[in-house]
Amino acid sequence: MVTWNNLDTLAAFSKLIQLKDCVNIARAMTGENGAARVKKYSAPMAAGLHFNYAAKQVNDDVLAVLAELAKETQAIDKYKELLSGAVINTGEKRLVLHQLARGQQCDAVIADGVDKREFYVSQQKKIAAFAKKVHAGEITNEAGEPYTTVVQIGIGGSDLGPRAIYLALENWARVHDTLKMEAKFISNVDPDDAAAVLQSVDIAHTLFIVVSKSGTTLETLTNETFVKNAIKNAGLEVSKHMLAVTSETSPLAKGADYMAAFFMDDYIGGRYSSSSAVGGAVLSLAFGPEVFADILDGAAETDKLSLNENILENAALLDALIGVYERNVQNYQCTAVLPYSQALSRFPAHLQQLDMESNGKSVNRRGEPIHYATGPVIFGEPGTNGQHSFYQLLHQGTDITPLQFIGFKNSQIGMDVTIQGSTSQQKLCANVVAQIVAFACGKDDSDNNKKFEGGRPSSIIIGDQLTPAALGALLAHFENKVMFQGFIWNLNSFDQEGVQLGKILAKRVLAHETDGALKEYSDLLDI
Ligand SMILES: O=P(O)(O)OC[C@H]1O[C@H](O)[C@H](O)[C@@H](O)[C@@H]1O
Repeated sequence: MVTWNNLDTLAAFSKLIQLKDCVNIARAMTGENGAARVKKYSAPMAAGLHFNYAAKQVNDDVLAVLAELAKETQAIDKYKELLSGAVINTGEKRLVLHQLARGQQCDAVIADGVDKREFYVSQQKKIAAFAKKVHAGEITNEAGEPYTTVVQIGIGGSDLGPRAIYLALENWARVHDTLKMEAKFISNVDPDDAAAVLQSVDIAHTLFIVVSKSGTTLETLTNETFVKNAIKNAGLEVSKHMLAVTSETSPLAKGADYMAAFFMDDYIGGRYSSSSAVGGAVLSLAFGPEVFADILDGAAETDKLSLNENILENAALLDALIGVYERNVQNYQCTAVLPYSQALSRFPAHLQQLDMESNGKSVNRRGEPIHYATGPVIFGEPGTNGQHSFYQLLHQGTDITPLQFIGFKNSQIGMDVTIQGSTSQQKLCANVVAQIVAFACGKDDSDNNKKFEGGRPSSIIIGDQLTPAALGALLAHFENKVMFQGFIWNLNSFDQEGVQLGKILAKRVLAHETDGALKEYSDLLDI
């Protein structure tokens, strides 16, 4: 049996507080010490990736107490409970089964009389068969012509993860001759979003997937109607151009106009749903089902590694624990995600939802207020672009922001140019190396304006190349990190009540049931 306790009641946490500022990163990372740390402080991840935390503000003492914290919070036991079908999502009284969509790590989970692994796999198989028929020209449009484009209509978890993954692998797929269909995404209720995408595709050769777990999200339903109108106005049949991904109990599941429908369920939260039909449909159509299966394999390997009790061999848990040390002992408020990979351009946006919607909470699992900091603010941009934008504040601003770098030895496309003795890929990698050391060690200068304090912690995830399996491993690493942090903070990381109030007020505004500030702002915007 696991027990759930607030962080500030734990013996290991009291010990950890004593270790505040015990590591001077600049000193630790300078000279031979630094070289030794880079070699030593590295944990293996799935798909050949590595989590290097040499430039984090930790030493063996901190790591030892973090191991105690993992034990005291029963982080691995809680993960095992989650995997075996416990009601971990206490707020909504739901199981949490996204890992099950990519592999069986524990005994079978039977819920509502159904073997859930069986259910998720059967949906993946249905999607694979459908995608293959589309690719083979066996499923065609009204004129018997093949589809060339797929457009996902969804928002939040029904958009961000699948979009980030598509963009991450689009070039890889092109090079490996497995880009079967171009994918586009409509998410915003801003009419310009749907209009711009519709103007950029040939509707006659496009499949639109309406993706909404609940089937009630206003933005998505609005965009569905927007697209249906466009299909009809083009003289085409909706049932030849639209499919749905939803849960079997949602209003969308009853839709008569879809050429096919694929299902997930309430046990897979939106921001964790890329591994389900939510990601599976668009990604299998775009890249082929084999590529989607490779993504799931990388994620499943991460899920397995995340079971390791030894925190030094469990990168997701270690990353989570270091994050707690930074947030609750060092009092850092943000984390920047900085992939040195253009392909990961939308990955920080996905992590924003994953992390901030999961752990942006002020009450514990029992609904009681807690008195310690929880999830950090997440933001990020690919390097080197970020260097020419917000790195100034990261280097010399008054706040310290922990940094999560991601870098790959090889590019995806392989085209390159040598200028001044180095390739672009070498320049990219040189920049991430330089940044880690610049942030950690800083630089003294008699001119304060040019002085770098250093002491700015970072870690880097390193891989050979951003492949489907590596991406799956990355995706699951962060999902599991967020899950472990939720366990340590004693949060329910799987509901999101904080998004409701705005939706309710927006409805009131649209119904003109407003007064006070709501009315004044409504008038300002001519609603
Ligand atoms: O997939 P849907 O049910 O349409 O939900 C889409 C999104 O909207 C909600 O408001 C939540 O904030 C998200 O967690 C969710 O991913």
